[in-house]
Amino acid sequence: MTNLSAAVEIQGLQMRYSNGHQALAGVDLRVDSGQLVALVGANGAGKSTLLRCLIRLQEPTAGQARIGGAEVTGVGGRALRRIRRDVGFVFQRFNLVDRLSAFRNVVNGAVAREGTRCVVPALVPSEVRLEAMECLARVGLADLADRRVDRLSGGQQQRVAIARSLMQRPKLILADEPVASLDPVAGQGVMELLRDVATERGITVIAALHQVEFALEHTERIIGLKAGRIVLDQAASLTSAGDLAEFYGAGLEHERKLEKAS
Ligand SMILES: Nc1ncnc2c1ncn2[C@@H]1O[C@H](COP(=O)(O)OP(=O)(O)OP(=O)(O)O)[C@@H](O)[C@H]1O
Repeated sequence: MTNLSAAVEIQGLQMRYSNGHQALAGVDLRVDSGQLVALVGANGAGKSTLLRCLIRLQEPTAGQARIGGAEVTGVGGRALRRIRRDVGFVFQRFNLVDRLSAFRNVVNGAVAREGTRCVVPALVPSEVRLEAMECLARVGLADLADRRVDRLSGGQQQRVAIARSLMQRPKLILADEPVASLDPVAGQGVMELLRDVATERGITVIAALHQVEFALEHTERIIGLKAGRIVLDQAASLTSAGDLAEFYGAGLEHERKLEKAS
């Protein structure tokens, strides 16, 4: 874990939930700066757990992680907050504040950097307002800046979430099934946007995706997880949809087990 050019370095990461379930069984991974990576795997493979453990939204039970060369595991709250400032998180269900406008949600992305004055409209500095409008324009929503986000479509809400994470000026975006709630056309648009903004700004992206075709089309590296282990790691250009089908076969088995157990 010595090379500082890596955006993400993970060694021996394990996660055992309190019910005894081992969701990550020792993950080693290195992602270079600016890389676009898809995490694929059936339901329950450990994709969300890996993303969450990487920034300690969940506390891993063993192993080490670094982001941009900085130790994530084992550090105190202040160091962790500093690291998280550079990490945008895009979720399946957008995680926006429903009753606020698109603009105010995007401004919220600057809170870690600019402080809580960004939460009070009258106190938001003019350069922050300008940057928020630029971020909204970049995702194609400048004309809907004043609309409450719960009155936007799912695709538009995910664009707001991307604009909010751009407002953080992130070095890394972790996206947990960013298009799972969207129809195929909106999903395609959001994946294109995520890929394009990341490429323009040199942002590293790790996205958990169920849509194999999006993973192959919009990312450059495919990481396959099965039962908490990496079982495939190769260039998207060398991967076919057939290579990934086996992951989803296992998913069906997992669903059947859950059905039996319930
Ligand atoms: N809080 C929890 N307590 C106990 N077990 C959990 C918890 N969260 C997740 N798990 C289990 O850990 C395993 C990995 O879950 P995780 O959500 O990381 O998988 P995933 O690959 O993201 O799945 P999906 O595609 O369904 O989102 C699953 O078996 C899941 O049931």
